[in-house]
Amino acid sequence: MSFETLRAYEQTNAVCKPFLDKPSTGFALDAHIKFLESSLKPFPAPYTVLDASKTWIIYWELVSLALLGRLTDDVKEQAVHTLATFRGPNGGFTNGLGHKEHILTTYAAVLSICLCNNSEAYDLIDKKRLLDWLMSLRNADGSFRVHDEGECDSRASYAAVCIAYLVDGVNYPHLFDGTLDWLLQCQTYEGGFAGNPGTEAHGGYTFCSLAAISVLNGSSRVRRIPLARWLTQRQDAILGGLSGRTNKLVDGCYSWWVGASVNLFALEANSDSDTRPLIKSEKLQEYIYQCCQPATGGLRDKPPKPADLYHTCYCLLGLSSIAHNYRLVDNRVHAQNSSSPRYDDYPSLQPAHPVCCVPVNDAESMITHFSSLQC
Ligand SMILES: CC(C)=CCC/C(C)=C/CC/C(C)=C/COP(=O)(O)OP(=O)(O)O
Ligand SMILES: [Zn+2]
Repeated sequence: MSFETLRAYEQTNAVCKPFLDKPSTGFALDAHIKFLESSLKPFPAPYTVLDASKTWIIYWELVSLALLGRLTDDVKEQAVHTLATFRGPNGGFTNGLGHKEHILTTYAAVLSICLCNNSEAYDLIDKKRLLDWLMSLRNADGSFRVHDEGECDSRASYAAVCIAYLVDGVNYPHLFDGTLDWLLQCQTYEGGFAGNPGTEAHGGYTFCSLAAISVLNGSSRVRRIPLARWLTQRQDAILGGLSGRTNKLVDGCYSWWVGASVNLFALEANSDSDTRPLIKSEKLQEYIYQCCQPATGGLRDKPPKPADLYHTCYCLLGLSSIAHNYRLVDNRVHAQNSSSPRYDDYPSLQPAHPVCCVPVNDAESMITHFSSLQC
């Protein structure tokens, strides 16, 4: 560990420790609802620096409200109205006039449509054009580009797989030829997955790879022992929070990227010794409660940072991933409450689909809707 890394680690400990030593606050439901409702006016929240991320802002707002059971028809209507103006000429979505169709923008738009869970929203998608466009972003080795001439990484492959999964298009001819082999090559010597073969393992890319590998039925080909070790090492022994990579700092958003990876790992477990919990969920929950909930509502990376919509979304998804256990029945995900002792604090938090980052019910409704449509 370098001197700078050690200093950053010690500073983070020094800042977080007093928050963890305070009496536990529990889940600040009302403050989060207030934070989210104030971010709806105007809709979507106008962060000028995030002009190229408007569909992401819509997704973060919608999924946070949906997890809390507070997504109203009025907000869904505004989302559909806005997303209708973001449809691109080739079946993907843009961030508005002058922006290109982008696979991650499209992923955020498709998830937002899924969260609306009604036919008006589903009708924004032209399934055949969307799948044809995904096909146009496929590289010869089975990986994907984020847009024409754009960069290639496991986020793009995951987005393609997740979009196709939600519109019941995973079996579109040759769309995912080679994708599983390519993703498996992203597993590194450390055990986690990188954005591209030969680069550094990271929690975000590990989630992307495991989720896509699970949909493509390749989990038995993952090297599970180094993966389990790497996932376990993401939890800071003192703070309880999770980091994204070796020698880096804890951050609330990895409660989902790494937490959901742990759930995906458990989903594919095939023996009792394999199902031993890889992280201590009570300690993670305490990190989120004590360090990621500023008094203003919303959730954050770590103190003293302010809350933001990205961290609100992924901390809530992370809490949901702790609060539920998942199992596969006929290739569909089923969730049940886990025995997490403080689950009573947030009984209305919906179970999140470990691949699709939306409540399980919304994912299931969308798949059912699109499976009845011919391409
Ligand atoms: C579907 C989709 C878009 C998924 C995104 C997955 C994701 C979060 C990828 C992270 C990429 C990355 C290398 C971040 C490092 O940031 P950093 O150096 O600021 O953070 P760190 O110190 O915690 O590694
Ligand atoms: Zn973060």
